[in-house]
Amino acid sequence: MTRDVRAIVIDIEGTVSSIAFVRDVLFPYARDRLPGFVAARGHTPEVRRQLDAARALAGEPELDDAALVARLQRWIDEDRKATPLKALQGLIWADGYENGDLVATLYPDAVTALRTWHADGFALYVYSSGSVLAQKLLFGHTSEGDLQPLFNGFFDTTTGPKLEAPSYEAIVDAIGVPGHGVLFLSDSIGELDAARAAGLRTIALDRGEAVLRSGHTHASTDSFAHIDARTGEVAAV
Ligand SMILES: CSCCC(=O)C(=O)COP(=O)(O)O
Ligand SMILES: [Mg+2]
Repeated sequence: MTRDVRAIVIDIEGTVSSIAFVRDVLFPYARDRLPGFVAARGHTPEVRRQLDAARALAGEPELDDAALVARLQRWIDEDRKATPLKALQGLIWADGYENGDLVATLYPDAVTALRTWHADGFALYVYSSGSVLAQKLLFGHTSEGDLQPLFNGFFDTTTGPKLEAPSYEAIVDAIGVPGHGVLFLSDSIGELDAARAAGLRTIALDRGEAVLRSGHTHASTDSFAHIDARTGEVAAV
């Protein structure tokens, strides 16, 4: 039985894109436009469904739209990974990518490695707290062009929270590759712990933007260039 890696699952924020791009560009873009977006599109079934889901999550089904918008903006400030908020952010970012306000910037080493790994036959997947729509938009509108064709699939928190092992078990099931054949890359030690508990291989990306939780036992690197995709290990540099 081969023990080689066959599929690679990547996180976005802090892994292929900077934390600053998400925190300082994407989040404020959605936060600023949320009131106008809800006023203009809050009556549509898709947006109404997400607003109602946010009310349910808040435990306040009677919140009016203005109070709900304020609550959602607070959740953005708190970096809450709430699924309805993430769905609404994705819908707002769609306008921004389409009208040219937004262009995703990715770490160059990540773009190079993803292209190489795809050409080498690895199956590539994304697992992010951002909605699947937001993920497709981001990879579809990068400064390096449309990178969506590199990926075999996208997973978000509708599969499960990123800090819980069953989410990774569900992803492995969906991919159809045993856990030891799947490599997960993330800047979050909590996510890597959950993935490892589900049997995946793990590498921590330490981009220097944030301090990774100390005392972890995951292999770690500051660049995709140092990752041996076949073995799932960090190459000696
Ligand atoms: C799809 S880009 C926006 C990512 C996002 O909304 C977020 O909260 C970052 O989460 P990640 O799981 O990619 O660290
Ligand atoms: Mg991350």
